[in-house]
Amino acid sequence: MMGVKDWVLSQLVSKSVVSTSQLSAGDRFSNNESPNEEFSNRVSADTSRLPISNPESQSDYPLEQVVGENSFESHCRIDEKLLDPLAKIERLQINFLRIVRRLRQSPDNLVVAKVLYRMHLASLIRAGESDLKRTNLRSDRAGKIAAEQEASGLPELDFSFRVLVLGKTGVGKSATINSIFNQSKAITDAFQPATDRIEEIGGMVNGMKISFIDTPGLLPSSTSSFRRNRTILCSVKRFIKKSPPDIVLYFERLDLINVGCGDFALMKLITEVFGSGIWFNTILVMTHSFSALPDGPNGYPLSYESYVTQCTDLLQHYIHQAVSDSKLENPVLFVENHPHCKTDVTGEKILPNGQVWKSQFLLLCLCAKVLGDVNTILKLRDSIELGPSNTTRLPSLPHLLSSFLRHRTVVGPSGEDTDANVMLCSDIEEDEYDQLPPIRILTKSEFEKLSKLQKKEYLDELDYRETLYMKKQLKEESRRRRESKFHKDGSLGADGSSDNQEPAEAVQMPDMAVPPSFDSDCPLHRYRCLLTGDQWLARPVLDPHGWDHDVGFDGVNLEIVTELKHNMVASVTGQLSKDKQDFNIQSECTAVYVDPKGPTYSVGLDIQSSAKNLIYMVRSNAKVRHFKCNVTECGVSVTSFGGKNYIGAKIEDSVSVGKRLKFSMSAGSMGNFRQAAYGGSLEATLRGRDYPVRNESSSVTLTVLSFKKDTVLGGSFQTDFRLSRGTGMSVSGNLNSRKMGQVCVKTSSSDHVEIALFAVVSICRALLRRRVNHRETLETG
Ligand SMILES: Nc1nc2c(ncn2[C@@H]2O[C@H](COP(=O)(O)OP(=O)(O)OP(=O)(O)O)[C@@H](O)[C@H]2O)c(=O)[nH]1
Ligand SMILES: [Mg+2]
Repeated sequence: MMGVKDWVLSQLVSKSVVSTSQLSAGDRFSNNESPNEEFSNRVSADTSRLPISNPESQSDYPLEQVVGENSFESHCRIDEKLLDPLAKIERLQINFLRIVRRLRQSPDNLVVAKVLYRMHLASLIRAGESDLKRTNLRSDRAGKIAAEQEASGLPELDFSFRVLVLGKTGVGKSATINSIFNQSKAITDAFQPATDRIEEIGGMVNGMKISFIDTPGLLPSSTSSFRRNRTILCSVKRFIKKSPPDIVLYFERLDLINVGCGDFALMKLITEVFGSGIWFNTILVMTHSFSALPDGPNGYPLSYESYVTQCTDLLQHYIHQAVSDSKLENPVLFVENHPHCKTDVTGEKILPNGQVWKSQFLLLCLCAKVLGDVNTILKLRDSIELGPSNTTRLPSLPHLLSSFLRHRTVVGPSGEDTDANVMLCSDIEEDEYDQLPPIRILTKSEFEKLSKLQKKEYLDELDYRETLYMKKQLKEESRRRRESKFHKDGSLGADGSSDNQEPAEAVQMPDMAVPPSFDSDCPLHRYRCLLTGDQWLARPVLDPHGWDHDVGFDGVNLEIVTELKHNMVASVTGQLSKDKQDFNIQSECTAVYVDPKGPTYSVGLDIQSSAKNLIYMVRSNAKVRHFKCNVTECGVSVTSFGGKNYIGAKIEDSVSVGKRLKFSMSAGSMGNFRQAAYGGSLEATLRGRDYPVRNESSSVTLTVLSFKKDTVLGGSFQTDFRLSRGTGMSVSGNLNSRKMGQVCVKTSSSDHVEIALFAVVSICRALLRRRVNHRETLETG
């Protein structure tokens, strides 16, 4: 749930501009009786949901606004109908800025600036190449023209919108309408339902023609009230059929919000009658904002902000349940209608946080209406729908090929990474660690007494020794594995039975972070894991954003490595998660056979879920080591998804120069009888001196992918290194022939906290610069 600022901000963060979707899209949802017939001939506007970069994006569901027949176009005079869309947008922009001035909001106001920005983006999307320059000029000029027109009062402002109000009886719907018009236009009653029929109440506020459709209040949900509520809603539906509203307001009392959970049943009924789409256009309005705040768990009254957040979250939660979608975010407005409500120096009613609520109310309605009109004018549409996603986004063939071409590390029979193992074994130097002179570990107080330079030298020495010690450990581990294998071979050969080894000691895995709302009655140790020597590892997966927020564990992660037969090992790794909506699986099963004569063969099955589909890949690989420095691999695969099968083949070769430099190349193709994608890569990798103990390496890769006569060349680099003890850095970047690319710099430090300050300073500078730029843009306008 969001405040006005957050709402518009989130619209921008979600990379969307303004988008349109028919509210009749609601008939995709559980509504049999032609759910949105009222809305069927209107175009609705979502203030955010037009994805710029990814038209298929389904991740954002902000406010959607209904634009009715009385919307922009019907207000336009005949000559306006002749204007081209960009001219209409300019006119709308000018009107918007004129009203903003009347509401005494500066164009610098965040909400206003964002709406202008979104209008500009939307125009850019629709503008043809030749119109691009014009679009920029127009958005700059609008502010100036608005100021001139306001000064002269000409032409007369022509702006209107219609608002539908819904909510339980006595929540203050009619009182709010009266407050907005500053007159007693609707009947209110403190003791009994006051509005007994649907009534349209119109008036002028700040030069805008506003018309409210006041409706009889719904009764608190119960079996006896269900029928009456349904009748009211159906009659509202009939009323707005011919002339749908621009905005819907759902009212609730801030002071009574936590009493019972009847709201959910009401929201469900509203969804049933109007369709889920109605919530796209709904602003939540909380009346009685000056009521006494309830006590918090510590016995003191809650702060206004935290109480408001709690209430709005609850309401938003009910809406999510009603529409079966947790991504929708409705804007929220706070209202206080009491005649003795506190006022500011200008006599405007204010909220406990000092905000003038009426101007916020009008501003948000204005923004929603304007963005809706932009959608109508530019005919922006989107394909976003509420509820669980039904669309299947299947991976493309080039995408499948590039993941097939990626090198897979082969896990050998003793569970180790063969590449790293080879590197360790080739390290024939004597163990340097054993030759080191003994060192005395200092106590904390002794360490404190050292000078700065001595401290540094001492820590560097420890670090050096730690590296050597880890190297030695890894080598010993690898030697032990080889010996036990050799031993096993020998003993099997002699008496057919392997030696009885002491079972490895169980090691406790580090504790997992548990959600803050974790039930204190459930002991934490339930989720503790022991790592035993039996090569099984199963861990629950914590997903704090999962369906079950209280427990947060929706999945399980499994890793198994087991020796099936002599020289044959099988491994399964995977993660499974299941909640009420989704089932996800990512798994890799591989069986590896190491031929004593040299080659290694592997077969495997990968299963991966993609939306509601599963992608299967059966693969097989053969690997031969020629001499010590050259490894050749070839692989085939069959991938099956969406009822189609693709066959893939690849060849890989890698040559090591010395211990640290490695060149690899791969080439392959994937496709079926009708189409195929081809690709390949060349890679050079330089490993750090202490690999694999310290994961330092640099690599440069060139790739080429060709599909349907379209070839994309790409280059990338990745380097991971240690700047100093305790400070690591990773820099990566890529660029392709379509001029798309990215650079990523990551650093982590346990020593230099000041690095975080750099980040804070750079972010602040970037924000300030944007603000200055924006102000300049508006000033020139
Ligand atoms: N203190 C306070 N009282 C309010 C507020 N809003 C409404 N009221 C009072 O609540 C009572 C009911 O308000 P109405 O506007 O009639 O409520 P309604 O939602 O229109 O009710 P129906 O017409 O029955 O659907 C009136 O006495 C209002 O004065 C508010 O924000 N603060
Ligand atoms: Mg009323």
